[in-house]
Amino acid sequence: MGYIIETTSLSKQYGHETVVNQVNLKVQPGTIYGLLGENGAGKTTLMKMLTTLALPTQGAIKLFGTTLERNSDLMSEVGAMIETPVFYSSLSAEENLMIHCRYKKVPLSDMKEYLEMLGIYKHRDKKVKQFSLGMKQRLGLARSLIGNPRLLILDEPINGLDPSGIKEIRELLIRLKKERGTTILLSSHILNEIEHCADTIGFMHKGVLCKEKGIGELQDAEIRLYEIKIKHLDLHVEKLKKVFEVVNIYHQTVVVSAAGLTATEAIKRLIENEIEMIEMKALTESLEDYYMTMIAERKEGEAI
Ligand SMILES: Nc1ncnc2c1ncn2[C@@H]1O[C@H](COP(=O)(O)OP(=O)(O)OP(=O)(O)O)[C@@H](O)[C@H]1O
Repeated sequence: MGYIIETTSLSKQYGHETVVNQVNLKVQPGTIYGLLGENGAGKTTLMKMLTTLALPTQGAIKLFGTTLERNSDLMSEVGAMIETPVFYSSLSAEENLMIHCRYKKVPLSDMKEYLEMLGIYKHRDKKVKQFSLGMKQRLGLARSLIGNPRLLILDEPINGLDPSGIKEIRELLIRLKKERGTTILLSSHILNEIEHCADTIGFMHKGVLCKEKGIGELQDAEIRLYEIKIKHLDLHVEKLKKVFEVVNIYHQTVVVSAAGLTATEAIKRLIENEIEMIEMKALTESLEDYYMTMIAERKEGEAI
């Protein structure tokens, strides 16, 4: 099957400012794609274009392999929560969802499942104006799930939730992907919020999708150095420098670059050179460091 979302050179300009710049986004079916970027990176604008809430200045969007046009029927297959969800505040949670069920042409009986799924069934009769930010966020998510959409587009879905709520929503998204095959595009400006559920992370900076990485690839890329404690280090310094890219030497320890070097290969080189090791540690760079470095390196933004 082709991509669920595919954009080609997608751009949006407000006045003279290009806030989404030549974005080529590709989201595979049944995956969770996390769009990560600082405030103002263009995430919301990109999502608005994907849900026909904003018109592109340039470029094309395909959803489920079909070109997206205004008033497209494709939107019936999409559930979305863009920016802070808005409700009729004098109506109850359930009444708000009823309106959405009618709009989506799905039976009212569907509401219960989603209110339960988001843990707010017991609050269904409460007026939305009495809801906390986190409860509104849950209600917004419940509304986006009505009609069991094939594609969910969620702008900062974790915003306003407490730590246990964050975990719960992450698990819910993973469950929707696994059990229903739902494809999910979500955004955040906090890496930690999405790295535990996304399969792919797209780094957005100043309107540009700078880099796209599979989560496995990011985790593999985490090991930067090996710290190896060596017996009689003084005797082996020259040899170590020949067989490794040595970054630092202190006490009994040598720090070597892990670029292109697996732990097995490092150990093999030590054995072949008769260098006795006491212990070896892989030093990692967190995804957060990776993200910050990437942003610093791409001040003006550069497309992938
Ligand atoms: N309707 C609009 N008119 C003019 N400028 C806009 C409009 N909407 C957004 N912008 C500008 O576009 C840029 C990108 O905004 P956007 O909301 O897409 O970013 P974001 O990545 O979602 O940020 P955040 O994490 O703060 O929500 C910002 O500079 C913003 O001021």
